[in-house]
Amino acid sequence: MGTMQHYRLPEPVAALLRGEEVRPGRVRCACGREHEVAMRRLVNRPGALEELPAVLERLGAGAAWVIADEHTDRAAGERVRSILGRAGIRLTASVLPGDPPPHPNEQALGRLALDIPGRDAAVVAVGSGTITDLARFVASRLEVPLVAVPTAASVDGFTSSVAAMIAGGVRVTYPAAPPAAVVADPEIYAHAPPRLTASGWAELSGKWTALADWALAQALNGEYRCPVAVQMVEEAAAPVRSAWERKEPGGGGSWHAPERVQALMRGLLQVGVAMLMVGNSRPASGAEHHLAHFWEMRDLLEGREPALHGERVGVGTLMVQRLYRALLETGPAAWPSPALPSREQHEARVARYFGRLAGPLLAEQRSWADGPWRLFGRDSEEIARRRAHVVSRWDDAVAAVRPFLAPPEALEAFLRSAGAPASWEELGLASGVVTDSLRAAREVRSRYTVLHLAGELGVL
Ligand SMILES: NC(=O)C1=CN([C@@H]2O[C@H](COP(=O)(O)OP(=O)(O)OC[C@H]3O[C@@H](n4cnc5c(N)ncnc54)[C@H](OP(=O)(O)O)[C@@H]3O)[C@@H](O)[C@H]2O)C=CC1
Ligand SMILES: O=C(CO)COP(=O)(O)O
Repeated sequence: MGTMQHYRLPEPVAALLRGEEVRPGRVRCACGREHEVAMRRLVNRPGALEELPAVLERLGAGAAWVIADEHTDRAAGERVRSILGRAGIRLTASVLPGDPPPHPNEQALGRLALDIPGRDAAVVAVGSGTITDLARFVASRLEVPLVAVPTAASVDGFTSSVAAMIAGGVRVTYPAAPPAAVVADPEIYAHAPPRLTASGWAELSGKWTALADWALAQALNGEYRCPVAVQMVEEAAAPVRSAWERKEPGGGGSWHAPERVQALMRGLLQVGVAMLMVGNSRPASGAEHHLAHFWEMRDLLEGREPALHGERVGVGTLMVQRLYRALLETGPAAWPSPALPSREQHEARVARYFGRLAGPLLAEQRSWADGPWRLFGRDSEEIARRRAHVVSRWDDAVAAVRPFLAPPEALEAFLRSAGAPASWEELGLASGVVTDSLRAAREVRSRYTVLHLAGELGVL
């Protein structure tokens, strides 16, 4: 594992992960900070659905607004309604059309708005990433509790405090309340279409590059990093590590066996709790996600249906692992001198890569606090100072990221054995889009990653 010391989890976090009910609130952490853990209950076991009435009762909800789509309604929504109905809970049901699948956009929100019930109803999201984000958004705006019932182990966003929506065709992340409870039943999600489970394994593989980027940012920039959250993510993503270390990554369909899928869900939920603790997605999202976001934005811009979130993250992870290997093999002294653009050149560059998304993106960038991610508008003195700093910190940075790096070949074998795509061709991407993403994906977030390092050293 990456960290040598073993940290005790704050007790409420440990209790939450054991499936016990906790009181939402602030917890003291071994990192020296207090974290907000705004969840009451996380259940992940066979038969968990039967606990739904008790979960709603503890939330003081006498009614439930069940949100699903036609697919997830068949998978679990009908059963959820039957369990809640038998317990005497008043029900409102919104079942969105399943084909084409819903997107987290104005159309789906408008459809849900027609069904809004009274304020005593908790929202019960029965679906995977898209339905959960839609439900999170409406529950948050209505200020009613959300209970998430995942129907696939496909993403780590079930416990998230943001809703990744599409507004005007553009991905916009809105702050939103995390669910009061997650009720995950392997009897449901372990039978999801295999493509979704494979996507979940690929999502989990990305935690290692996310952790590498966090370690890099701490070593080079002194960024805050919670070692307890790091440990939680390492533990969650350990099955991926054992796969690449044994060099016999699962084989056959075993990554889809119900007990493995339950472990996958446990990992994804644990990563989600680590994000909640830290208050943002730094523990779970680095350059691999930025590449994945860039590809999705391009696809949406050009009217194509993007590959699944986890599928894109898996391919992004492989590329980032390769990039790390290449950078570590050479070392900073060997790289070309950077010629960073002026602010005007930067804006022209963003316009070239992001088309009609450039305006909103540049506006968002202007709202970011300044930081080492800013690879434009630095004068020559600043550039030279920064380069000297990177060179002086290089050995520490290498030592910090190494524990999170995987041999790309073994990781590729893992993705393939889990049934996930392992190349950009399989995602349907054109080579030009991949090249653009390596140069421009870093623009989508203010978070420093290896793509910024490559940019400031003049490699990308
Ligand atoms: N908020 C956050 O922090 C995060 C949000 N996300 C978001 O999640 C979304 C991606 O989620 P992902 O789960 O990959 O894909 P989707 O939620 O888009 O799911 C793909 C399809 O599979 C269907 N489905 C799910 N479970 C079953 C089942 N058991 N049986 C049959 N069909 C099923 C889905 O229905 P349905 O639409 O009902 O789910 C949907 O039609 C993206 O919008 C992404 O931005 C991703 C990571 C973090
Ligand atoms: O998808 C996420 C974690 O898996 C969150 O990513 P971002 O916060 O970078 O959008």
